[in-house]
Parts: sequence; C-alpha cells; structure tokens
Amino acid sequence: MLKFLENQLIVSCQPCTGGPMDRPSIVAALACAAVEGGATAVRVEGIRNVEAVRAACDAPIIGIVKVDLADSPVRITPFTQNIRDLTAAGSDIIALDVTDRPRPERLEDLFQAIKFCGVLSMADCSCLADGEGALRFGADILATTMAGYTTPHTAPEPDLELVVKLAALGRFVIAEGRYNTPALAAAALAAGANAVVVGSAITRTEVVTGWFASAVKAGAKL
Ligand SMILES: CC(=O)N[C@H](C=O)[C@@H](O)[C@H](O)[C@H](O)COP(=O)(O)O
Repeated sequence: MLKFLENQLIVSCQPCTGGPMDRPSIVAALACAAVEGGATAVRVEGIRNVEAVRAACDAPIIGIVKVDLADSPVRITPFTQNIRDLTAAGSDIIALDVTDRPRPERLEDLFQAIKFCGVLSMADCSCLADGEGALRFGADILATTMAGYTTPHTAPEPDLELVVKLAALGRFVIAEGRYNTPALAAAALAAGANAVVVGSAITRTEVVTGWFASAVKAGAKL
C-alpha cells in the first residue's frame, strides 16, 4: 500500500459541513472525479461517505470520523468504535489526531484497535513531538494535518518545516494542510514528503469560490 502511495497525490473529499455538496453521493462523485484526474487515493470523513466512496471506486480510502466533543478539542477519530466502523465501511487507512491534548480514549488503545482491524494508521500531527509519540505507538504514516490548527490562528501557508522534521524520523510522511496550489503540493515532495493530501483547493467549491470572490473584489477597488 505505501509503495502504491509513494510520490502520489491524495485528494481529501470533504465538502463544507452542511453545505449543498455535503452528501454521500456527491462525496463519491468527488472521489471518482479525483481519481480520474490523477489522484491515487482519497481521504473521506464519515461512515456513510466512506461506504459511498467504497461502492463507487477502488482507490485506497483514508477514513476519518470527525466528532465535536464538549470536553476535548480532539475531533479526528477520537474513539475505538470509530475505528471499527471505519474499517467495516471500507477504509484501508485510518487517520487520527495524535496531538497531545485531552482526549476521551488513550492513543495507545486507538493504535491497538487500528492494528487489530488490520488497516494502516495515519497519525495527524501538529509538531515533531506528536510524530515521535505516534512512532512509539507504531504509526505507519506520519502526517502534518494538524500543523497550525492547535492554536486559534490557522497559518496561511503549509508547514513545510514540519515535513522536513517528520521525514527525518524515517517513517512514511504525508504532507497535509493548506497545500492550495500545484506548486505547494510539489514543494511538499521536494521537502521530503512521500505523498501529499490536497483538500479544500480541489473539493471545497465554496472555499475556492471565496478565494476568487475576494480577489475580484480587491481587484475592483484598484
Ligand atoms: C485540521 C483539520 O481538521 N483538517 C481536516 C482533516 O481531515 C480537513 O478539514 C482538511 O480539509 C484536510 O486536512 C485537507 O487540508 P486542506 O483542506 O487544507 O487541503
């Protein structure tokens, strides 16, 4: 699986929550379109969406569940039950938030559940220490997904420095988070990532339209 993903583009098919494209049939169409365009794998949120994508295309699926908890800031795949459900729905890889923040279940138990389910684990890190911790639990993939998201202000640029640091740990590294142009996606691989995930710039029409709308408004003022 990791050989198959080497030097490849992975597309995150997560429409804006509650938006007009937030439906399993549309997520499945986005995934098929991404594969037609050259993506090798897709990242998909939610059990119904993973099921719909699995039924529509053969590409490897990185499955996640996002849960909003009252007593924890951890949102991405916080429960072992999420892992069992994502596996049953057809995920090949399961990604989870591995940041050092209060969480409802122990990371050790989550990684054990992933191993027990026979799928690969992808550790969504915010910093080098997250990656080092995830390695101790046997993470198969280290990713930069959470870089810039554990403090209130999201950085505008992707965290290429974290790619370099994680790559030095010697595990398969996926760059993810704000790779909003082809040049930035290519820069991730040049920095040492084994693959790159692009989401918003390909599959969040509202976000991309917003970028253009702001630029057009700013241009009109000149
Ligand atoms: C921080 C967090 O919750 N990230 C989520 C992870 O699944 C998604 O909302 C992102 O869209 C995804 O990581 C891809 O990143 P970008 O959309 O920037 O290409």
